[in-house]
Amino acid sequence: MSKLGGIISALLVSYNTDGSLDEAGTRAIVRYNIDVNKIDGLYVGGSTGENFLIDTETKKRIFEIVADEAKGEVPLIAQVGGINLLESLELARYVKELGAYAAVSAVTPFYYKFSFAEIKEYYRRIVEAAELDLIIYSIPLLTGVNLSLKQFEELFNIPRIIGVKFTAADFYLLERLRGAFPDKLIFFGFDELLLPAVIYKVDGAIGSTYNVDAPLAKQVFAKAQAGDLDGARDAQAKLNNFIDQVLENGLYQTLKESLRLGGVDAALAVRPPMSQLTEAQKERAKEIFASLKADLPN
Ligand SMILES: CC(=O)N[C@@H]([C@@H](O)[C@H](O)[C@H](O)CO)[C@@H](O)CC(=O)C(=O)O
Repeated sequence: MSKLGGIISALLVSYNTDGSLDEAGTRAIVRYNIDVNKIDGLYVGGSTGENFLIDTETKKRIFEIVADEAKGEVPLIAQVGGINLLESLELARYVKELGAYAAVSAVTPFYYKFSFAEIKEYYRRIVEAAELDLIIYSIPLLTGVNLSLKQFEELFNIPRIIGVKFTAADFYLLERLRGAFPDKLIFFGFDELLLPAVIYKVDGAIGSTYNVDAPLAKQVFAKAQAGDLDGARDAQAKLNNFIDQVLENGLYQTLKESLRLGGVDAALAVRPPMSQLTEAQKERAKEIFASLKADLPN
């Protein structure tokens, strides 16, 4: 299996309208990512999978069916973090047993204002349970947890913590991190800011829109790495035309509707309390997807 890097989809999950897991539909999303998007990997159990809205058994089942469907064709990362450390440990052990995941990841624990010592202990225990490499998931906008360079250093010193999914528009910190830790993996998490992150030599990017727009994102990545900045800017502008409209119409809902329009046969509902698209939003999704299709490379 190839090394972790490149454009990785934070996997969308198909739910039925009653909120239950649509297993066949989720498998279809995995296939679409591998066969159509030619994705470089899948990040399973992230925000995009609506992971913080589902129970432990459903999380396990998703890890299991994604592994079964991906058949080792692309590297998989399992996000096992949350605010219930005992659940995270159970999930970490489960993922290890599946034997199909290249690494685990864990969001910084949120809601309660945990001290840094508590956060560090949380990561130490998850790595110990997983017996796998771990990628920190830092998304301060949603968690309220801002890690400093010094704190990243302390976490990176824990054996088997190999990198970070860095979802912040803090390019100063990103530049400092890259320079200080050339051997750690840095995955960028804001799809609309991919180009500047590639310039700072991130190893890859993990995002929700890549389930649908990965071919364009791959262009941004490749062109920027090759020094073709005009080409990369052009591809990022096309990507952002899509992302802009998706954010306005409803992020995960519109991405799921785009998958349907792209041929994925699945229920593609979202979990409550998220609301489903209205008929008007579905119509709008058709226009959004049509404009993306016109921009996608052949
Ligand atoms: C909150 C959220 O969904 N953020 C996305 C981005 O890909 C984001 O949707 C995109 O940049 C549009 O703003 C990722 O960072 C999340 C992600 O990778 C995950 O599912 O864990």
